[in-house]
Amino acid sequence: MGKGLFITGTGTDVGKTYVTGLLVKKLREHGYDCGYYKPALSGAEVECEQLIPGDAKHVLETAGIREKPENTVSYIYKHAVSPHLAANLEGNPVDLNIIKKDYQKAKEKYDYVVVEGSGGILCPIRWDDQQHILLEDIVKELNLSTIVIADAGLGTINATVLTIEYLRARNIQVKGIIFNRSREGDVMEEDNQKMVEVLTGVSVIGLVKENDTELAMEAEKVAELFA
Ligand SMILES: Nc1ncnc2c1ncn2[C@@H]1O[C@H](COP(=O)(O)OP(=O)(O)OP(=O)(O)O)[C@@H](O)[C@H]1O
Ligand SMILES: C[C@H](N)[C@H](N)CCCCCC(=O)O
Ligand SMILES: [Mg+2]
Repeated sequence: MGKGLFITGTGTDVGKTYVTGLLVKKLREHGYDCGYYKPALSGAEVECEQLIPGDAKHVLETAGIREKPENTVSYIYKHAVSPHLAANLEGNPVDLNIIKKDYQKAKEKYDYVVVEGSGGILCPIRWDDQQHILLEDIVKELNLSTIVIADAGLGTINATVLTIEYLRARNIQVKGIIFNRSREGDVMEEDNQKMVEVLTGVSVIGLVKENDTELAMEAEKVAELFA
């Protein structure tokens, strides 16, 4: 039975998918049987009238996993809005039992499964007259620890510390932070890392630069993050 790790971020477009692709690639290149799963994706691309989950396509291609992207995402929505609104606009609202079943299948298929969230940690997944589901409900239902993806630049102290405070308030474990779009030798970014670590007690375990194609972390250290 596989182990899981949840990838959240300080917001949408922060680089969760980009960094996830490098994480999965690193593990697979070092002999770890790692797969990918995303509970709910909004903003899917339309190709030949079919909804293609771009996040999954990117990770599977980056990591060299021969699997159909649509088979690694439980709910795929077209509108590039919060998943709860996309479901209200398009139908097919999230059922947590489906997500649990699909994640279980992924864990039976792979030894390690990286699970990517939607947006930042506070993301409505379903919000209608029947049910209210937030992304944190999925993280807890799947009993996952998290990694926080954050931009390395200006503004990240506030965004990262608040994200981690929110996760802690919900008893969700944070295993580490990865700074994305990092620039070597940048005095402010070095101070950002120090301030974030001092204010949260969580380590910045990796730095990803613009257009990096490899993750500068040891595969063993990445594998240890999974529970
Ligand atoms: N280090 C990087 N180098 C080059 N491009 C990057 C990097 N990080 C992110 N990008 C690009 O920035 C855009 C947003 O990144 P990404 O899709 O990974 O964000 P996300 O957090 O997964 O967003 P979402 O909330 O939609 O899932 C993408 O086009 C991605 O390829
Ligand atoms: C469409 C986007 N790329 C993501 N898939 C979903 C982002 C949800 C953001 C919710 C919010 O914080 O406003
Ligand atoms: Mg993404």
